[in-house]
Amino acid sequence: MRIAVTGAAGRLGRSVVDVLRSVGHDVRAIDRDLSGGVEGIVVDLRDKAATRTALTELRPDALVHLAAIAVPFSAPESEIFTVNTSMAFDVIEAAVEAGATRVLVASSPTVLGYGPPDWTPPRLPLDESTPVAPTHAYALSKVCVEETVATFARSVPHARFASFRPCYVVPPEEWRGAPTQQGHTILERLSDPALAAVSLFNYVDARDAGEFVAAWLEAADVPSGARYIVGAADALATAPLSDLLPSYHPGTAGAAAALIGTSPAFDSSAATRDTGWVARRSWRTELSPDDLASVLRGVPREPVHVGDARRTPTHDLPVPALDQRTLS
Ligand SMILES: NC(=O)C1=CN([C@@H]2O[C@H](COP(=O)(O)OP(=O)(O)OC[C@H]3O[C@@H](n4cnc5c(N)ncnc54)[C@H](O)[C@@H]3O)[C@@H](O)[C@H]2O)C=CC1
Ligand SMILES: O=C(O)[C@H]1OC(=O)[C@H](O)[C@@H](O)[C@@H]1O
Repeated sequence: MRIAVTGAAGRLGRSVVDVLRSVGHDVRAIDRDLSGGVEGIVVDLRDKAATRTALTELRPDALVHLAAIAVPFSAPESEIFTVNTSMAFDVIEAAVEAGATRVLVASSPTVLGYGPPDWTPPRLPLDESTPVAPTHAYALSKVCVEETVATFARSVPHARFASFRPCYVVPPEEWRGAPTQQGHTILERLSDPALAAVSLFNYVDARDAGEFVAAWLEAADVPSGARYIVGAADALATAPLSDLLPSYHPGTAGAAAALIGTSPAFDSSAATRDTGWVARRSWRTELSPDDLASVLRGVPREPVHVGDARRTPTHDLPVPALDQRTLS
């Protein structure tokens, strides 16, 4: 299959490209910045004409659209909303016009609105039936992207469309100590629960997310227009979420009782049901033996209330200024 992957040079895109190429697909990487070494073509996808030209020339069988402003509050709210929504529409439209019959687009778990301190989920784990409730422009843009995908699914019945909500993406180098999207390391995220609490301790290895992409593209019969949560099979935490979550999100006190042992707050079973995919990697399998031992030896620090985290730094690195729920 000839597959156009946008955002191919990003922390998720690099693994998606690697996985798709490793199973024999003809992958055409697209990004506005390929200086990191990914082989592909440079296009600024905010430029509608350039986008159309590139996809017309590529004539892909499938599109995987990952390019976006990927971090909440990393640009002005109106810019995040406008760029993410219009870029998704234009890229999908151009790919369909160029002949693509499989289209998979990155959304985000943040559509579920777990930002504010009083957030109270209807139940845990969260799944695709949990109502969306965006609380900022990034999450709202992803709700619109999911609706855009569903609209194309209805209006282009000969093609298959889906959106997926990858949990906090961890590419291979971040298991070895490279800074994560928020600037701190995975070891810091594991040893200071306040850091991962803002995303309900969710995560997914980038290669596992890449394998979901491959599984969805190759699945013989998937429903069109669906949304999928794609997360690890456990939580990014050393203690059960039934104990941890209520300390940071008091509104979860009742629902979190269901999350015993290593259970994550996000249920990825719809992705498994429809594609056969399962997340194969965990922080327990990917950290080096020394790092794993140090995390498991560590005594978790005192919880810091999410709303206070920006004013009460709990580690020596710069506080992750873009971690949206510390700003809400
Ligand atoms: N990293 C995470 O934890 C999560 C990411 N996502 C979504 O997954 C997707 C990928 O995220 P990441 O790889 O983490 O982001 P990233 O920021 O590492 O990569 C995004 C890539 O898109 C490219 N890009 C951005 N604007 C572009 C434009 N106008 N034209 C062409 N290329 C452009 C960037 O150059 C970059 O290589 C995004 O849609 C993001 O919203 C969703 C949930 C979690
Ligand atoms: O909260 C989440 O699930 C994550 O979702 C995302 O889309 C963001 O890129 C990341 O900053 C969040 O941590």
